[in-house]
Amino acid sequence: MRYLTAGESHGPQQTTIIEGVPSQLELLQEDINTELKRRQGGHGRGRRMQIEKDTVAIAGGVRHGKTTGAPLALIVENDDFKHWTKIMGADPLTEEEEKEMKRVISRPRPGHADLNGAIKYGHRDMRNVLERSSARETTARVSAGAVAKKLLKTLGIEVGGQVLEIGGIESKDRDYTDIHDLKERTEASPVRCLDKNAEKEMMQAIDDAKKDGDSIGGIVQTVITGMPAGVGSYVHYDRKLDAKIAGAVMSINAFKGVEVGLGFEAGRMNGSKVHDEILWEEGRGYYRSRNNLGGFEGGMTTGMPITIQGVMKPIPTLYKPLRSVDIETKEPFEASIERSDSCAVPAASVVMENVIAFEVANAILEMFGSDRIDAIQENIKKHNEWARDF
Ligand SMILES: Cc1cc2nc3c(=O)[nH]c(=O)nc-3n(C[C@H](O)[C@H](O)[C@H](O)COP(=O)(O)O)c2cc1C
Ligand SMILES: C=C(O[C@@H]1CC(C(=O)O)=C[C@@H](OP(=O)(O)O)[C@H]1O)C(=O)O
Repeated sequence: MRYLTAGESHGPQQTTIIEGVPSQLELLQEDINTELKRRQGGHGRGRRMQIEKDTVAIAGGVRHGKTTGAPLALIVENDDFKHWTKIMGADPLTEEEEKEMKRVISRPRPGHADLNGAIKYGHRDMRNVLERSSARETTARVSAGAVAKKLLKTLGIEVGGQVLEIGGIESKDRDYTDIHDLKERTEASPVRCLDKNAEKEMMQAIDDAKKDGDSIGGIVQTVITGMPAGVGSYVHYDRKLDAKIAGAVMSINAFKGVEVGLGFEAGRMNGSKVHDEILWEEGRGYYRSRNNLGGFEGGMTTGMPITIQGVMKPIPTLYKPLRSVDIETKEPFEASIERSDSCAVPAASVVMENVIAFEVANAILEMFGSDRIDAIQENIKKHNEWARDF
């Protein structure tokens, strides 16, 4: 599977095209809408999220609730476009309109893509950069991820996640009995966190940052259960699944780091404390004594749960301005902004689940076939039976 996204933040719509989705997969608009709604939530979001009610229109590749094998076309309208039709329209402006409407952005925000994007593409109006570099695009990525999640679910593979840290406040309760328990409890939390005490403190920290005109970031975790062993490969660098996942996570707006399992902590520990012992049991097959390595050895899945952490920096658009330079006058300026999220860590945790789901689903299709969902189910079943007694 591969996918492309197109669309600007305040343009008419976000478009996703996914090629290579197997046929006969049951897929409803509701499956995608559930993920889109999750992505819009979380304490700390700005006023834009009150304008948008993200819902998908499936415009290709699905008939009567089942995929056909043709490319999927997924469209999410930007409701805010109605306020931006002239500024963001594709038609050229009349001279009159140009005078009235043209609000050129010449003041780059530190931490956003504005200045580098303007230099790269030669835009003196940085709206041409910010419109596409905006995390509004994660709507399209989550649409693709939702299809991947549905595919994985059909194969008995579940994806969930939690917020581990916001603004330096750590969740102390990271334990859950199974992934359904994790999902249920994080869905009920405004910051997608299991620790009720930390949840309160996180919300307070977000409110404090907002009051102060500032922003905060955090650390989120994605968990995937039900993976067969041996997905991915060790034979070539660009076939390692953990590397593909790391790339996908790093491509989310504002993500600055990614860890698999213990991650950076592993560099501070002895090997005997890090590596997970291999055990075998009749009926269960091979398993590990613990899961420090987050479900990966040699770029391939071990069959243990996949655990990935990602770190999101604080949102760059600040009410409290940082120093920057107007590219027209070269004068320093103090930014004034209309609106922004003060913290989007809970939303970003949903984005991370979805971009990882896509990479994992793709690796599954590479290994187990990609035409019909029932054939893939059968192949996985056979592989699991074979691997159990290998
Ligand atoms: C869900 C989500 C919401 C975001 N909301 C904002 C926002 O309201 N304002 C902002 O300046 N940046 C926001 N960002 C972050 C920027 O999009 C990001 O910092 C920017 O694209 C520059 O890319 P980089 O931080 O990866 O270098 C958001 C990111 C995510 C994942
Ligand atoms: C629109 C979304 O996020 C946006 C991401 C974003 C940015 O600069 O990345 C800036 C803000 O947009 P605006 O300037 O229109 O308020 C966020 O609201 C979304 O998540 O759907």
